[in-house]
Amino acid sequence: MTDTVRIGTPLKDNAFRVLFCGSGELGKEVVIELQRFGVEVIAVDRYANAPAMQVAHRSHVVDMLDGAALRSIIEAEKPNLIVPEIEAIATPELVKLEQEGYRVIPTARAVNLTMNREGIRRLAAEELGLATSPYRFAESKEEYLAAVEAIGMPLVVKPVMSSSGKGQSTVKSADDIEAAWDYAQTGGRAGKGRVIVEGFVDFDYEITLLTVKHRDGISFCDPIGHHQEDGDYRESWQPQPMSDKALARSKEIAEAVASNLGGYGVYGVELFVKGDDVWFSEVSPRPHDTGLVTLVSQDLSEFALHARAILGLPIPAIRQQGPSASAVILPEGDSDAVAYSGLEKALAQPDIFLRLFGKPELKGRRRMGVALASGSSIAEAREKAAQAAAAVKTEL
Ligand SMILES: Nc1ncnc2c1ncn2[C@@H]1O[C@H](COP(=O)(O)OP(=O)(O)OP(=O)(O)O)[C@@H](O)[C@H]1O
Ligand SMILES: NCC(=O)N[C@@H]1O[C@H](COP(=O)([O-])[O-])[C@@H](O)[C@H]1O
Ligand SMILES: [Mg+2]
Repeated sequence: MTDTVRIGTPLKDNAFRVLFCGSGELGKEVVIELQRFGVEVIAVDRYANAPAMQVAHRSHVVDMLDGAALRSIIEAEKPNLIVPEIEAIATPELVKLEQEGYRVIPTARAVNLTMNREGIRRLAAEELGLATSPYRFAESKEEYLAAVEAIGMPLVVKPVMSSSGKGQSTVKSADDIEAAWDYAQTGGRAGKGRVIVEGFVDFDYEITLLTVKHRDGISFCDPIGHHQEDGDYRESWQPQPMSDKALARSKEIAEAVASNLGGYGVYGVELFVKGDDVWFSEVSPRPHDTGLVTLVSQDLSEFALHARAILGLPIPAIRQQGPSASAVILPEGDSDAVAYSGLEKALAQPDIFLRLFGKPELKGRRRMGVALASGSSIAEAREKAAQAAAAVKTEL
């Protein structure tokens, strides 16, 4: 093994600089891990005082879908690494910047393909030949109605650029068809336009398989089970019990996808499982929200793993520490200064942890924090995490 990693001193000429495109709760934890290595961190997002900005050396607010604007910040900052943290960024500009010599994590192609559901779905299903839900893309209402007809109900409609369930709905009967189109046109992260129509997969359970590409190869975390509502995660736990066959197939799929996308870093491979059968759903080329559970369940969390992998540092082992769970704190309302109480009650029992993200605004429903717990069984860990999350009260 050769030693090539050199980290300078933050805020000096020799600093190792990492720029985040997106500064939410997931980025915040990666920033903290990078700060521990003495990396200089610049956080960028569409709004001020985003979670990762609060722990970075400095920050910029910009419309990240505006390629020219994003470029001018990157050219001014000259980071050693650019770390995309959210889907909705001008990824074609990152492709150009990579060609000019910048390093994009994990690769500009991976980020560009996954920011749009069409890119990753066609790669997985049509190039890699992986099992997925049946799907069609639609640009207009007319195409949408034809896609609904072709796929058949029940089905799921999603804007091609969205995440955390934004703009997503399930169509169970003819009554839902109109509303699903309208919500996809207004609820995405990048305005109206193209949607994917997916046949509903009747899975037994779904997992995120965190897959780390690093200098010495590929490592897998234990599978994370999760529960979603309205396309957004509410609870996750690790390890999810699986048959040997389903786990082996899941790893094959994850390896095929991550190897094709390339680069170093954590991939969150989302899979649907029924018996021994596994379907590929989608992948985040970055830490995954359901992987927040790894803050308590592993010696190296997915955020620590991402930091090590992108810096080119070794990951000789990942130790799972037993049954663990996360439950989101997801208030609804309108406030620009949320206050949190009930923390004493939430933390009264042992083996419970909280993260409050410090988001500066609540409009509608927004994930503002997460409760984490470990226990003697998955059921106990889930119960403890759910109780702790429920104990946290938000004052708007
Ligand atoms: N075709 C499908 N069949 C059954 N369930 C589905 C299907 N597509 C999505 N879901 C359900 O909706 C959830 C969210 O879907 P998906 O991951 O595509 O949305 P997302 O907006 O990218 O969410 P995130 O950013 O949190 O990953 C899935 O985890 C699954 O529970
Ligand atoms: N499923 C993807 C995901 O969880 N992404 C995380 O949510 C943030 C956006 O939150 P916001 O919508 O509250 O600004 C993103 O920046 C990222 O940290
Ligand atoms: Mg998903």
